[in-house]
Parts: sequence; structure tokens; C-alpha cells
Amino acid sequence: MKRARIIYNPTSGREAFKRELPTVLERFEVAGYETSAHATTCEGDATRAARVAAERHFDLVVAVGGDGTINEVINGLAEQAYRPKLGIIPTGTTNDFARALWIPRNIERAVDVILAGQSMLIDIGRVNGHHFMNIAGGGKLTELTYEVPSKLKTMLGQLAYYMKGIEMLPSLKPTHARIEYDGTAIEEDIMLFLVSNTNSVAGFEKLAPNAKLDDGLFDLLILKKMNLAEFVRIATLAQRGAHLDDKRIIYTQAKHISVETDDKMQLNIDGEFGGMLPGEFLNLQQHIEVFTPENFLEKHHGES
Ligand SMILES: Nc1ncnc2c1ncn2[C@@H]1O[C@H](COP(=O)(O)OP(=O)(O)OP(=O)(O)O)[C@@H](O)[C@H]1O
Ligand SMILES: [Mg+2]
Repeated sequence: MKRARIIYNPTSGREAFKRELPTVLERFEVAGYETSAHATTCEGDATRAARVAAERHFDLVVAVGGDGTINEVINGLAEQAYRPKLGIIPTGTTNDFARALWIPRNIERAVDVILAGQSMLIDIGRVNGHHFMNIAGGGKLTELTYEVPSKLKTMLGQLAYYMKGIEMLPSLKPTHARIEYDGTAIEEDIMLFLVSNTNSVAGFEKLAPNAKLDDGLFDLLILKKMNLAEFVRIATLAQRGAHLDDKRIIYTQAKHISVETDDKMQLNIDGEFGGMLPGEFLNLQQHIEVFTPENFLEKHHGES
């Protein structure tokens, strides 16, 4: 019999999962999985639980929560020689990663996707010993993702980011950076940089339009030095993916990226604080096998 481990964060965004847990367990059992569940108790607990599930050779690990929980689960799996397949039930606040994979937010529908059994191997990133599935980056504005309190995100959604973003605008200033990507070296005064694996970032769905989940490459987006008005204009353009032609933007793809800055710069990993730069980013190609909806796979295969 196949074995599944459900790892759920009881504190993520919508706290409705616990009520549905018996139904979900039942559905996995009926589908032929011997299934157990673990409620996370604190930060880092999902990483431990996922590592144990890999060591015990579970067939399937289901991450239930937001991007923070999925990131922790992936960090538990990534260094293991045997890695269970990954199912996702998005019950977080923003759910960027689930959105990028077209995984439905409805719990029953998300279970349907896992039990339908269609999966793909996706790339993940590693920087300074931490793994990420969505995005990493640096620059004052990227601190938004963890500066905005969870409660406010739940109440206001995207609006919470805008409010906090506007508050931070006056403090944005460039720093001198040395960036190397696959053998090319540049030096620039930059506002921020993003190393992305998916095209869905903090609600900007066209920020890195060429990002593919399994090509072994990151999309690297760099915003050069600019004044406030230019910054606001580019942010507006980015909403509809019209920012890439601007001369203050560098947009390229690479497998290996390193970034070093003159001023202290925090590293953001999948929306959480990830220590300080410098950073060395490496793409681990097709490293995790994740269940996705059939229509997403069709779109994906159509493009590649
Ligand atoms: N029992 C717990 N009590 C407090 N925090 C927890 C507990 N279990 C897990 N956590 C932490 O909660 C953090 C936030 O969870 P998660 O990212 O899943 O939800 P979210 O922030 O609401 O969603 P999103 O990231 O999609 O906006 C995780 O980084 C995790 O470390
Ligand atoms: Mg989170």
C-alpha cells in the first residue's frame, strides 16, 4: 500500500482545514493511501516533518498551508536522496506558488488534483543553504512581504502591500552591486533584484513572463537606480507585463547567479527573511515532483 503524510499549518491564512481533515483523510484512504496527518506546532516544524517522511520513504507528502509552509516542506525534502512526491492544498493568504501551478484554492478540488495523479518535475532554487520554489531577492521593497503583518494581509489582501509600499517609498535608495550570472559580470547601482522560478510573484503575474518551472534556469530581474516617480511608473507597467523594455531594467535567464552589495542588503526567500547578502543562487533542475492540474500540464507542454 502507498503511504501519504499530510503536513498542515493550523495557523495559515484560512483556518478551515482542521474541520475538513477527516474528509480529506478518508479520500486518500479510499484512493489507496495509508494516510496520517501532522499539525505543525511552530516555525520550522514542517521542514522536520517532511524530512522524516522522506527518510521513511513515504510515497506522498501533502503540504497544507501558504507559501511559508510549502517552502518549509520543500526544505525538508530537498537534501534527501529519496524525495516523496509533493501534493499541495493551498490554505494560505497569498498562495503565490499554488497560483503559479493553477492549483485550486478549494480544498476538495485541490485533493482532486492530487488524486488525479498527474505530476511534473519542477526546478527549485538554493541560496546560502536555503531552498526556494518561487522567488528570492533583495532590496528594500522586497522586505514588504514579511513587513506586512499576516492579519493585515488576511483582511486586506493585495491592498495591504500597496499601503505599506507607499509608506516605504521615501526610504528606497539604490546600492552598488556586483552581480554575476553564468559567467557574465556586471556592476550597477540597483534598487532591487529578483531571482525567480515562477511567473507569479506577490500578485504580479507578468513580472517574469519567461519563467518556466522545469528549464533549469532562473529569471533574473534587476531594477537599476531610479527616482521615485520612475519607480512608481515601472511598478505600474509591471502590472501588465510592460516593464521589460525599459532601459532601467535588466531581464535575463541564468542557472547560477551571485550577488554582492556595498550596503547591507537583506535576502528575501519565498517571502520570508533569509539572512543577509552576499548570496549565491543555484538552480536545481527538476528536483521536486509535484501534482498539478491537467489543464496546467497541457498549457505547459504546449509552450515547451
Ligand atoms: N503552530 C504554529 N504556530 C505559529 N506559527 C506556525 C505554526 N505552524 C507553522 N507556523 C509558521 O507559520 C508561517 C506562515 O504560514 P504560511 O505561510 O503557511 O501561511 P500564510 O502566511 O498565511 O500564507 P502565505 O504565505 O501564502 O501568504 C510559516 O512560515 C510557519 O513557520
Ligand atoms: Mg507566509
